[in-house]
Amino acid sequence: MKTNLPVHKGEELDVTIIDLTYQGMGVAKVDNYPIFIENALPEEKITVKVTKTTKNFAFGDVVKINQVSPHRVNPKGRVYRQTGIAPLQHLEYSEQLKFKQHQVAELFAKVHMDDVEVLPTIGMANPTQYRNKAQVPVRQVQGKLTTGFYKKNSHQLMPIEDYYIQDPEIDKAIVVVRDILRKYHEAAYDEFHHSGTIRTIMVRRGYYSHEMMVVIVTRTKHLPMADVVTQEIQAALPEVVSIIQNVNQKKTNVILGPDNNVLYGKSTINDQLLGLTFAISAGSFYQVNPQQTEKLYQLAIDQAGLTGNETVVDAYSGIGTISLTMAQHAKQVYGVEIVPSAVENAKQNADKNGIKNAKFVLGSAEKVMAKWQEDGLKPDVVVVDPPRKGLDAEFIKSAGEMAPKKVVYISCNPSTLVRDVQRFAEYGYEISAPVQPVDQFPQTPHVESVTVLERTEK
Ligand SMILES: C[S@@+](CC[C@H](N)C(=O)[O-])C[C@H]1O[C@@H](n2cnc3c(N)ncnc32)[C@H](O)[C@@H]1O
Repeated sequence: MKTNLPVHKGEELDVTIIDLTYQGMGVAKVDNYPIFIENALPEEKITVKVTKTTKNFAFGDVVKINQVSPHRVNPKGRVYRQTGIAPLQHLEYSEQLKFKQHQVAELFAKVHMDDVEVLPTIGMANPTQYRNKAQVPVRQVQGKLTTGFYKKNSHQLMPIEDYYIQDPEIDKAIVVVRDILRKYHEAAYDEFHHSGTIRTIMVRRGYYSHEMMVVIVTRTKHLPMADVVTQEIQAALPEVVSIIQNVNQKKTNVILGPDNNVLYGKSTINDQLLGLTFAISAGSFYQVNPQQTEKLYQLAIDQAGLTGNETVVDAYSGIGTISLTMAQHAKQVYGVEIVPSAVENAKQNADKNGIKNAKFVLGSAEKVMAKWQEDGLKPDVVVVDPPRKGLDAEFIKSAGEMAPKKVVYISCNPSTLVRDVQRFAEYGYEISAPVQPVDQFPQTPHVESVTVLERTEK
């Protein structure tokens, strides 16, 4: 059945932007029908060209901004917005922080939880050059091995050397490695034909330690000239303590493959957080904004209200960062994590820091939690820090039935946070303090927050 839409593809019209989506796109409405427009900010009046229509919404491109938002800034320009490196860079930072606070509040309000208070987002003094990790695709562009970033919703590589939100030492390292790969005529990966060698360059740098890891992700097991490439990277980048070849032979968007081959130095780098030292391997998750992570973890520790007598479960524990910081204030901590190298790192990290009251288990949080419940484990506090998809319903069931006094929820996706808070309510848990967003990802629309739930029923 053909529906009569209020706008048509190719049409140009004048609209006012009334909102921003969670992806940072401007929203205009024509007869209540939304048009999503990149690079358009609330309160702006623009001429938009409709590029795509669907039954429920349309997309459009800005033709002309007729009235500019007072909050529009333009530090880096078009490429940065287009690539998705910094899609919010055209919005003044103080407004970005408000946008994130508003987004969390709005999601709670949508499910009639208007009484949930959301505090102003904790931001950064310098909201650029914060990322401690880069994963940069390598492709052939105009006959040359090139590093850069994909244009949003495409696999078109835009050459970039200054990534704006990454540690500048990492940006420099990527150019150095790129030039060495060019010098030895390494072949860039060709996605279309699934040919060539070098797929991605990943660099991690410890914020405090300045230890650097370079990971060269290859399609093939063989990396031609591996010896000289390694030697030249070592010579050019004195901070490098680890060079790894990661082999990913699959035709996939997943960046890392299963096999790591240490070409030089260690298989991990060290960094510090809240005074503890952590070993981090190539495949392990580690928060990308170390300055904000310390604030985030401190908040979680404070919210947990530990006195030294508690049993704590840290679910989705990664390399044990939260578990080990909490272990210093608790009787016993149990961590569960699904990535084997991360669990290995977590155990190493407990030893490294002389912490004896933290135990780490490899497995899925939902299965391990169910087993712990069956075994009669009774945590006082459960801390969760899941990926964007949030918590599995089975996990919430086990956690609810274990009846901890508190659940501290660190979330990187407010939509799944709201869903999970509603599920916890079925087990008698209510939000007991204002939700605190912490800006882990300035210049992007991603929202991180800490929420504490307390048990209200027996
Ligand atoms: C947002 S990270 C948090 C890691 C850690 N808490 C930190 O702050 O560094 C989420 C972690 O959950 C792990 N993970 C993903 N799915 C999981 C599952 N079903 N069970 C257990 N861990 C999982 C990921 O490997 C990752 O280490």
